[in-house]
Amino acid sequence: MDTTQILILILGLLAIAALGVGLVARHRRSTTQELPWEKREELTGGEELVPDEPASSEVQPAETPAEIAPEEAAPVDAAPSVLERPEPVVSRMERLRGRLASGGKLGKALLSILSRGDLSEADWEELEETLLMADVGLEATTELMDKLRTEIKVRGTSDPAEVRQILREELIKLVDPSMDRTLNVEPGIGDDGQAHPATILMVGVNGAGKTTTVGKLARLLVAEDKTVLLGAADTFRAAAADQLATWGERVGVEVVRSDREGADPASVAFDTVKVGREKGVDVVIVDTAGRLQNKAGLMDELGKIKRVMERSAPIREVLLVLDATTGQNGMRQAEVFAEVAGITGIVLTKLDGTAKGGIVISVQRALGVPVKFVGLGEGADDFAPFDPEGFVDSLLA
Ligand SMILES: Nc1nc2c(ncn2[C@@H]2O[C@H](COP(=O)(O)OP(=O)(O)OP(=O)(O)O)[C@@H](O)[C@H]2O)c(=O)[nH]1
Repeated sequence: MDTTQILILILGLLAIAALGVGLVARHRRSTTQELPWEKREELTGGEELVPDEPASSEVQPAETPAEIAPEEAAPVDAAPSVLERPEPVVSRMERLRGRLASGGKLGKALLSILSRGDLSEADWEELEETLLMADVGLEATTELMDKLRTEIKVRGTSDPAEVRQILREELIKLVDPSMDRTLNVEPGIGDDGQAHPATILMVGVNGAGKTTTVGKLARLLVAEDKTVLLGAADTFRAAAADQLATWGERVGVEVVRSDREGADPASVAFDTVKVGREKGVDVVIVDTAGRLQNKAGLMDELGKIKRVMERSAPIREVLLVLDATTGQNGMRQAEVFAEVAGITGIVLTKLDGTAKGGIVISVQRALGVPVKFVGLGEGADDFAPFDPEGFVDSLLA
C-alpha cells in the first residue's frame, strides 16, 4: 500500500466514525424531547433544554367576587385581577384577642403582688411602679390603688380568684365601657336634599402608622359591606399616595390623589369629598400628613382641610392615630392634635408590640375621647374595634 492509499483508508475510517457519533446524538436528542422534564434533566445532567413549544403563559382570570366588587368601585389606578375579601370584624376580634396586652404580662405582675396577702407598703409601691411602667398614668394609677386598698381591706381577702375579680372590675371601670366607641358612618342628607357620604379625617404624626391605618380601616368597612373612597391628602410624603393606592386596589377602593408632589392637601381633601358625593360612596376617608412642625402651622393646615371638606359634607369623625409604643412623648403629641383638630376618637396602633397597654387608660383620660380601634400587627386585617372588657380579660389572661 502506498502513502496515498493509506491516507484514503484513514479518511474513510474517520468519515464512518463521524457518521456513527452523529446518529447516536440524534437518537439522544429525539429521546429527550419525548421524555417528561424531570427525566430529561436526568439525561442531560440538569443542562437547560429549550422546550419544543413555549410554556403556556395563559392564566385563568379568577372570578371577581360580586359581593365585594361594587360596580362603581373600579379603581382609578390599575385594578388587580382578584379582589381580596377582608376578614369579618367578629372573627378578627377573636383572632386578635391574644395579641392584646402582650400575653397578659401586666395582669400577671399585678395579680402576683395582690395575691401575696397582708400587703406591706413595699408591696403597694411595687404595684404602683408596675402600673406606671405600663403607661397607666399617675392619676389613674392613684385612683386604682385607692380602690384596690379599700376593696381588699373590706373583703379581707388574698384569695387569687377573688383578687382577680376585684382587679378586673376596677380595671374595666378605668377603661370605661360607657364611652361611645361606635364609628359614625351614617350617610347624611345635604342642604340640597342630596345624600352625602360620611367623612372621616385621619390625623397624627408621621410614623404612627396613619397611612397603614387608613388602608386597614377601609378594609374593615368593606368587610361591613360599605363602599369607600380614600383621599391621599398627605401630599408631603410622595410614597403615601402610592401606599394608599396599593391598599385600595386590593379591595376595590379608589384613591383620589394629586399628580403634583407637595400639592395643597386641602384641595385633595376637597376633591375627595366631592368625588365621593358624585359616586355615591358610603364613606370617605382622608389621610393627612400631620407634620408637627409647630402648633400654629398644624392648626392652619388641619383647619383648612376641615373647612373645605365641610363645604361638601359634615365631617363625622376625626380619628387620631397614635403609636402605643411611644409612651409619654406620644401622649404630648396626642394632646396637641386633640387641641387643634377636635378629635372624636383614637386609634392605637402597634398595641401588639408593647406590654404598655396602660396607654389605653391614660390617653382616654387625657383627651376625653374613646379609643375606637386598635392595630394589632402588620397583617392587613390585624385591626379591630376596641372592646374594653376583652382588653381587660386579655390583661388578666
Ligand atoms: N406591629 C404593628 N405594626 C404596625 C401597626 N400599624 C402600623 N404598623 C407598621 O408601622 C409602620 C409605619 O406605618 P405607616 O403607615 O407606613 O406609617 P408611616 O408611613 O411611617 O407614617 P404615617 O402613615 O404618616 O403615620 C409600617 O411598617 C406598618 O406596617 C400595628 O398595629 N402593629
